[in-house]
Amino acid sequence: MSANIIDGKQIAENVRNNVASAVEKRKAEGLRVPGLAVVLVGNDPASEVYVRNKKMDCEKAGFRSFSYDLKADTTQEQLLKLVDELNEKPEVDGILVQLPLPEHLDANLILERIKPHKDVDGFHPYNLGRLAQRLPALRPCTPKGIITLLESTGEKIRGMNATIVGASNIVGRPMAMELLLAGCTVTVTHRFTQDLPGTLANADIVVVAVGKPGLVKGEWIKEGAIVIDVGINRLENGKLVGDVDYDIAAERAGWITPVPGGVGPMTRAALLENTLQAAENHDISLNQG
Ligand SMILES: Nc1nc(=O)c2c([nH]1)NC[C@@H]1CN(c3ccc(C(=O)N[C@@H](CCC(=O)O)C(=O)O)cc3)C=[N+]21
Repeated sequence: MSANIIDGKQIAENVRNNVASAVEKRKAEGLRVPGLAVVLVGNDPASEVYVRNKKMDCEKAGFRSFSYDLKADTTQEQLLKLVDELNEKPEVDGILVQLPLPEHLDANLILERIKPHKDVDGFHPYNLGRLAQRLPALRPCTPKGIITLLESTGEKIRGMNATIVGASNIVGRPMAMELLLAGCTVTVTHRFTQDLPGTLANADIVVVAVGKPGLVKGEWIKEGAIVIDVGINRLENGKLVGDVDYDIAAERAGWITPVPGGVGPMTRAALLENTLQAAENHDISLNQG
């Protein structure tokens, strides 16, 4: 068997087009265009590329984007003050503080300072708590995008066994809550898991988000499984690969995401969806005074 490829790039483009149409409709109705503020601290080259892409996505979707490029030695107080200002700015619907932050800054404290209704990353405890209670508000972008990718296969996700490899705050844990909400029987594995191959043998859906090339062997994938690879690793030869041994996994899986061109583009598209959603909710709260 040879897996069907889940074309994240194409699916993300469809999502972006839908968002762009919704923005056009807002304009026709005389409503504001959504605004996203992107805050970058320091000059990590990978972060600079991501942030540039996000701004480009915003412009293409018809959003306004506001960028704040701060020096690496920005203090906690200065960053918190900026977040407070952005929280109060009516033309800013979404606030994204690019991670990772320099080590002297406390990321949790800063993310919690963002007003939950502007938290388009979905990282605020309010938004994570809502997801845990099956009342999602703004949902973390990568897991949200992965649900869209799973739906695109046309497979019936409800009732499937899903195994998530990696228990991070930004992917693994919210992914578990999304898959539970979608009706899967969910297993989360991590560095202390004793029998990863044994767990994967039973997995109809595998989501891998660790950041180690070759961590998941192709032979461990159940025949016909849906394999979602969140890893993005640059090898010494410059090649970009995920966490899954792609070639062998693709012989066994029913569906698989490529790297690049899988989860990454969907994460960006989900950010646009969240910013539009924030703007729509923002209209309501502005009207209510
Ligand atoms: N506050 C915050 N929110 C984030 O969502 C966030 C963050 N910080 N920090 C960094 C990670 C990483 N991330 C990616 C998004 C898109 C691609 C992406 O589009 N990748 C392309 C190309 C990759 C490449 O060429 O480098 C692909 O996979 O096809 C990758 C990685 C968002 N992150």
